[in-house]
Amino acid sequence: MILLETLLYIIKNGKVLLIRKKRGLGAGYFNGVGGKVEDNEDVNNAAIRECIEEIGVKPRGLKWMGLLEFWNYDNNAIESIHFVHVFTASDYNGEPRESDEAEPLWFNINEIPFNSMWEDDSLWLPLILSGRRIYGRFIFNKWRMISHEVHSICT
Ligand SMILES: CNc1ncnc2c1ncn2[C@@H]1O[C@H](COP(=O)(O)OP(=O)(O)OP(=O)(O)O)[C@@H](O)[C@H]1O
Repeated sequence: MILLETLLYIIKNGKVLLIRKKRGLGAGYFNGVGGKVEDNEDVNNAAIRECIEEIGVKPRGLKWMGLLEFWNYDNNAIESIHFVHVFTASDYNGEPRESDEAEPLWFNINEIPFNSMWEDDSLWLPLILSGRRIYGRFIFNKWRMISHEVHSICT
């Protein structure tokens, strides 16, 4: 299964808006807002749509910050490969609200709750929050990370 997905981080007044995911892949973890790109949808619009669906705000000032690949093995078989386009946004319209998918919470940029996030996040999210564009590839077995590579992209 190959999946195209988005992640979006709204950064404003020195804080970043995360969600506590309430269901599906990564339930219980903090993450950016995001999800699967739909057929015939571009990744930019998918990032905006997921943000509206999950926390009820329309992000503004979107910036493409990079691409992540998550390869998840089940021993020798590939279970899924996720291609994830990552964006930041500098502003938004509306007020963040909880939905059945997500609870929004603001964190100081230097107080991100990495202990309650996917294992890979601490390897690349600080780069993005400091304005760097990245490419990363992370290999998992049954969703435990077994190897990784992260590169800054010069633009
Ligand atoms: C393995 N390490 C990881 N580190 C950081 N983020 C990760 C991740 N693995 C998946 N993600 C993100 O988690 C969201 C899941 O979204 P997910 O609930 O599956 O999608 P969507 O909202 O479309 O779901 P429904 O099918 O509608 O329930 C999606 O943004 C995806 O990029």
